[in-house]
Amino acid sequence: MTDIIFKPIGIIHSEHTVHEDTPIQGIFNPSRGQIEVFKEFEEGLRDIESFSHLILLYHFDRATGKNLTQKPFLDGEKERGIFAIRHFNRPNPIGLSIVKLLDVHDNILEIEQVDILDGTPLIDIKPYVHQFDHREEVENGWVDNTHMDDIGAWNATPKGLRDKERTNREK
Ligand SMILES: C[S@@+](CC[C@H](N)C(=O)[O-])C[C@H]1O[C@@H](n2cnc3c(N)ncnc32)[C@H](O)[C@@H]1O
Repeated sequence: MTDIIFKPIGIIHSEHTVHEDTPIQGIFNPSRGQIEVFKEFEEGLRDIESFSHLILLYHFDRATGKNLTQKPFLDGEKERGIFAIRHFNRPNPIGLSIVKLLDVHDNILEIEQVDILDGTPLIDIKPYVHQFDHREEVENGWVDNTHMDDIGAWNATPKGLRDKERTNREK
């Protein structure tokens, strides 16, 4: 197999500079950011403003390893297969986030629900389309056993989850 080489189409700007304080998923987290699409790709943004959500594919450029198993943030007990979790330390360090699109001006997209580190290279943008991307009946594997609401996972950061675990242990 030949190697695959991608050229970034832009950069994702966010308020997150360290893993510890970055949300583990963006959904329900109000964290805002900006996508700077390089000028040479600006024409490709035509019509994007009519979508409320975007799918971003990006390079986990600050991954710290390429593992085949890893402990997920939400279930620190057990190592799980990397293709059954969303951890950034993967053989191909590609991230996927669904973000809310707030505004578009020229080559800049204002976004919300960002779980991405500042300066992350953007590989692609696709519109989120309910008719294509929503499924009614799904099974969520190990995630269903994590009691996401109890641990506040919707808004969690790795540091927040760790602090919560420590507090629970001390009780
Ligand atoms: C659990 S991953 C989920 C990311 C994405 N929603 C997904 O499912 O692929 C979220 C974590 O990725 C990490 N992350 C974000 N941007 C990154 C980057 N450029 N390089 C490495 N890790 C990054 C942050 O630590 C963040 O808490």
